[in-house]
Amino acid sequence: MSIAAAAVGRQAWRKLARNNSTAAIRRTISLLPKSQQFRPTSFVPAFTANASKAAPRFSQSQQYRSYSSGGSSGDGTKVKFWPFVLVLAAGTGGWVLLINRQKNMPPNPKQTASSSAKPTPAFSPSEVTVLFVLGGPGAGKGTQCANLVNDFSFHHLSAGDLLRAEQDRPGSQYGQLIQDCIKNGAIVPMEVTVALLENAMADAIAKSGSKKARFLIDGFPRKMDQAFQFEKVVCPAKLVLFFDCPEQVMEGRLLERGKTSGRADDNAESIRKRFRTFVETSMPVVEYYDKEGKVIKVDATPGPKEVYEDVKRKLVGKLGENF
Ligand SMILES: Nc1ncnc2c1ncn2[C@@H]1O[C@H](COP(=O)(O)OP(=O)(O)O)[C@@H](O)[C@H]1O
Ligand SMILES: O=c1ccn([C@@H]2O[C@H](COP(=O)(O)OP(=O)(O)O)[C@@H](O)[C@H]2O)c(=O)[nH]1
Repeated sequence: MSIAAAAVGRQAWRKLARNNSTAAIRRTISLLPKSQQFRPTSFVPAFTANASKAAPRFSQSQQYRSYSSGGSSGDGTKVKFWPFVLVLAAGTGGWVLLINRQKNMPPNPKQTASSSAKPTPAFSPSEVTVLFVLGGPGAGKGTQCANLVNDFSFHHLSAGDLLRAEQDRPGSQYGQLIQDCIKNGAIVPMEVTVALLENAMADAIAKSGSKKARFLIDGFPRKMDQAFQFEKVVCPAKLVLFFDCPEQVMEGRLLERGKTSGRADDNAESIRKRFRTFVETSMPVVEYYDKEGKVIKVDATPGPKEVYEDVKRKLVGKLGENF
């Protein structure tokens, strides 16, 4: 049942509950999609403790054919519950489907990489090296990833870029959801982002022609559920590169970037919300990996060159020249 049908079903039920009359029922039934319509030809009010004894308010409506297949008694006082039941079932069923649909976001926008038969995780850490790149908004993650791509032949996948591309993809069922989340600095449900990342990794590996690959996963995971899900179904991460930067510095960079980026979230209000999400939701991810001994922390306050020197030194120090 479509969302529209569910909404119409609910609307019909509310109308029925509000207005217990034949005319109201016929009007509301006509709101239902054709497949759910039925045409009661007589109606006796049902919401009474002793329906059979109740005086039929609409007994003059006997010119309508009885819809019941259970054999009309011919007694105009007999109560017919089932039209209510049908409308209630249609509305409630639709509502339940809608809620379930929202809870269990169909995970895979591309319908390829996440088929149920695939191994878990999809990529082996012995072949695929994953580095998560974290830091507050504007800390310089994208800037430093570009440097690392040049020197270490990483594939760079920005979760934010993938989400923006999905948002703009014609026909995407997630477009509006992504747009709302990004504007409000909220985190898009993990199923969407994890599926986009997995697809992008599969594409990059297929194009390179080698099963061995290294990835910088930029701006992800921003929430613990994403981290667990990604490591479980896509690939365990080797390290986290964390760019540490004060909010004031990041704000200045973002406002500057906002002059040309065209991004819907590079404005003062969205920036505030993004900072809060980062502190409340994303920092716990950094702390979690820190306890695992997997975090390389870099001071992102100095200029880009200086920051990169630090990144390179620490990365090579941890993984060796030929990781
Ligand atoms: N170390 C730095 N010093 C000053 N400006 C920087 C530095 N690193 C990045 N920037 C600038 O700050 C803005 C945000 O950087 P970006 O790499 O896009 O951050 P993030 O990916 O973390 O949001 C960009 O306009 C970038 O040119
Ligand atoms: O895993 C992710 C990564 C990004 N986002 C959304 O994308 C926005 C922009 O993220 P990006 O990494 O592009 O930019 P940053 O905030 O780091 O500058 C975030 O605020 C979130 O709304 C998300 O929901 N999940």
